[in-house]
Amino acid sequence: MAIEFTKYHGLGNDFILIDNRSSLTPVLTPEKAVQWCDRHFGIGADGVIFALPGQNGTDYTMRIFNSDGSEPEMCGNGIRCLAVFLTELEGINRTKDKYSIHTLAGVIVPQLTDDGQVKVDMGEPRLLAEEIPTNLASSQVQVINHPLEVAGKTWDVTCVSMGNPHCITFVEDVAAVNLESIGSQFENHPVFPKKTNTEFIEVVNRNYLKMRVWERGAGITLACGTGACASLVAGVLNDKCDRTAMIELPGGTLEIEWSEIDNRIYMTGPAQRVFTGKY
Ligand SMILES: N[C@@H](CCC[C@H](N)C(=O)O)C(=O)O
Repeated sequence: MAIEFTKYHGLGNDFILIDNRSSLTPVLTPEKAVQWCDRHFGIGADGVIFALPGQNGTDYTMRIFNSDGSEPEMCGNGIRCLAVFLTELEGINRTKDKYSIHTLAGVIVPQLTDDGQVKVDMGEPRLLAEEIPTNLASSQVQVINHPLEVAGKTWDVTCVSMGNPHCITFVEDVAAVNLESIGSQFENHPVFPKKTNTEFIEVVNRNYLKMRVWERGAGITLACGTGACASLVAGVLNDKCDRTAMIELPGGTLEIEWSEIDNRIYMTGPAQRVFTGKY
């Protein structure tokens, strides 16, 4: 049976969106999602996102499968794409739309802005080792600028959860990092029982960071929204940046704020429909 889909991207982090509002069970298995995401034998994407009915009083539920079929708790670029997708499905006033979306990382609230971007309340960052999770420190301790051996080298890492795990390293020159060879060694390091996303950050100034990312379950991508949020938090914890900064990724730039008022992270960026089809 052919299934309708819409392809979106957020700064080149691309997703296949499926209208799954009639059931809480995704219409694709993880194995099928792997095949759909294949860039040579399928549609091609970093993941598949399902728009499901709400739960516990929320408007909708988001589930996502990475391109390797694993299921992450959250996806920042993906939830902006989902917000625009829902607006198009429901046919309602773009700039007034504010959705509560149930995810495995908690309730996330995206809102479309007047200039066509999406601003997302990403919730509070989680910093304790047991919340990442990582066994780099004891469970109730934060992992900030902590040595980690990877590929024969010691890296000073900071760990932040945005619902999903992130391991952040500050470097002099982000372009010089050999992501292809070290990315998967960070992802699969035994100190991360649920694996990890890995971000390398170059500080241009206190309000501008450059980032490259290796994503758990997807490898190198052009952008990662949760990764940008986690990196801003790591920058503040290491006194390398202010609480609001632009984060430049290979696919474009996100604005990230860690509010002093409510301790929540706000991410603003674009989401772009590419094409629709049946597969
Ligand atoms: N690209 C996403 C993150 C997707 C999930 C990630 N690969 C994981 O397994 O945690 C984003 O924009 O946040």
